[in-house]
Amino acid sequence: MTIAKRCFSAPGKALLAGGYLVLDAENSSFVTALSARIYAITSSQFVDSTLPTITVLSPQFQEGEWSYTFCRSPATGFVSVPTLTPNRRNPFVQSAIATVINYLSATGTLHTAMPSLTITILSDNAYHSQPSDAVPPFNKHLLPIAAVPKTGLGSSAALTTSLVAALLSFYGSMDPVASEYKTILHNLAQLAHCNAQGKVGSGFDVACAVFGSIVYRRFQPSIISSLPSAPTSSDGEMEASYLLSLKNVIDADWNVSTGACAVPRRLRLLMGDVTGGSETPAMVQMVLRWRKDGGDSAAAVWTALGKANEKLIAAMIGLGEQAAEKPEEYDSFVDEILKVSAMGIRQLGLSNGGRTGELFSLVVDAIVEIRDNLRIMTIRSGAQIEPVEQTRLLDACSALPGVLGGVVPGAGGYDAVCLLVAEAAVDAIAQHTEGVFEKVKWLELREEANGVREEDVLEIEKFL
Ligand SMILES: Nc1ncnc2c1ncn2[C@@H]1O[C@H](COP(=O)(O)OP(=O)(O)OP(=O)(O)O)[C@@H](O)[C@H]1O
Ligand SMILES: C[C@@](O)(CCOP(=O)(O)O)CC(=O)O
Repeated sequence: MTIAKRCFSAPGKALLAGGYLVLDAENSSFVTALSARIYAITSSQFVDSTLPTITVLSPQFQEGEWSYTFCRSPATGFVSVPTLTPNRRNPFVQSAIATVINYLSATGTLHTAMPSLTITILSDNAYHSQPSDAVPPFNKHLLPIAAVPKTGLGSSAALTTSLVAALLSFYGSMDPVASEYKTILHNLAQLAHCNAQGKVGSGFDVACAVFGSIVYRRFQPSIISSLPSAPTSSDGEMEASYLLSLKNVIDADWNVSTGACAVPRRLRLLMGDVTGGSETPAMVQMVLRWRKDGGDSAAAVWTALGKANEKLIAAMIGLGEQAAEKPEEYDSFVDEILKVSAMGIRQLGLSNGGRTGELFSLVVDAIVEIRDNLRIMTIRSGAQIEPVEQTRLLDACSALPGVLGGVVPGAGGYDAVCLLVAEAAVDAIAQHTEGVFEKVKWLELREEANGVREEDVLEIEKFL
């Protein structure tokens, strides 16, 4: 019997506000989902086998094939997932499979007769550096995935989320993208992603892959660190206790905030690749050390940055409401900002009166305050969050008509810049290619607020 193919996809991310602060559960961050997605397509023939296999194919990369089998303990239900391709490692794939299958076993929803499954992964070109602008969709690389330079859009989070969704739908017979299952999907993907990375980050990338553009506040790290590691030798007591803890952790209330917050209509995110690259873990260590040792002055900067982040989030939510509730006032203000720079937009907003103008000037102010505090953190912590080259570029961008401002997203550094602009100003912005603009490449990417979703298989497979 052939089982119908299904396809699930999840988006990449840009953390516009909240880098570093989001590591504390009390701080809010603003993370936008991007049009770049990773797709997971399931296909299977039902063969009732005692040794089912899961094969994950990633045909865009050399050696992109990872196979696993299942060994299920009849006594405890614990499932180990030994690899059948021992010379290849993909910790995210292995962790997603082991986490989902054991959760389904722990909840009694894993069928005893498991069909083998093949999952094909496709990732949009924006996730990896491409040799030229003229590559076909889902371009193929001549190297293994780990050797292809990434662009920092959160490929591992989107991969893990789309895989977890595909596995839940196939082996758990649930609709993982239905709102009642999204929290389970989120918790499983966070756990699988953390285990594969070997650390507990804030999880904003996985939350965005699941829920889309959101105001995110994280879970307590102890939720994940309290779970014992999966047993590696067959010890019935440990297996049973692991499964019970796994079920309790996934079904618990993680208390994450994921309220929707998108870029309002007629505005756009413009992401610029600045071809550099930064070491996020090293920067996080430097910032946290400064925060810990820096006494009241570090605390004051931390608090001021938190307030500026909150201000941006509130103004973006307010603008979204204005765009829907006062469309005429909103549209005529957007027409005006096409002619002026960030500081001009601020002035216009203050003098023009009206709630829309006020909110636009708050957005400009908040971005300025976020950058001011990030630059102080850069100097005091030694971590190159907004290095001077990025300051020059962001200042030059903010002086162009139709630009509300720009930030270094996420951990910052030499990876990228992210501008908030009027949609109609994009072409004119891209005309600037000299001086500080020489190094920046504007990406074919935009915010798309959706998180994980099911796709039409035929629409995606036509590119294969
Ligand atoms: N298309 C894919 N096929 C198979 N594995 C993938 C794919 N995309 C990502 N991965 C897995 O994710 C790993 C990259 O994860 P990593 O956390 O280093 O990058 P990232 O999530 O893109 O980075 P960042 O957090 O900076 O945005 C790859 O080495 C591979 O294991
Ligand atoms: C520094 C940090 O707050 C954000 C890192 O973001 P990015 O990987 O640079 O997009 C770390 C985290 O939240 O896990």
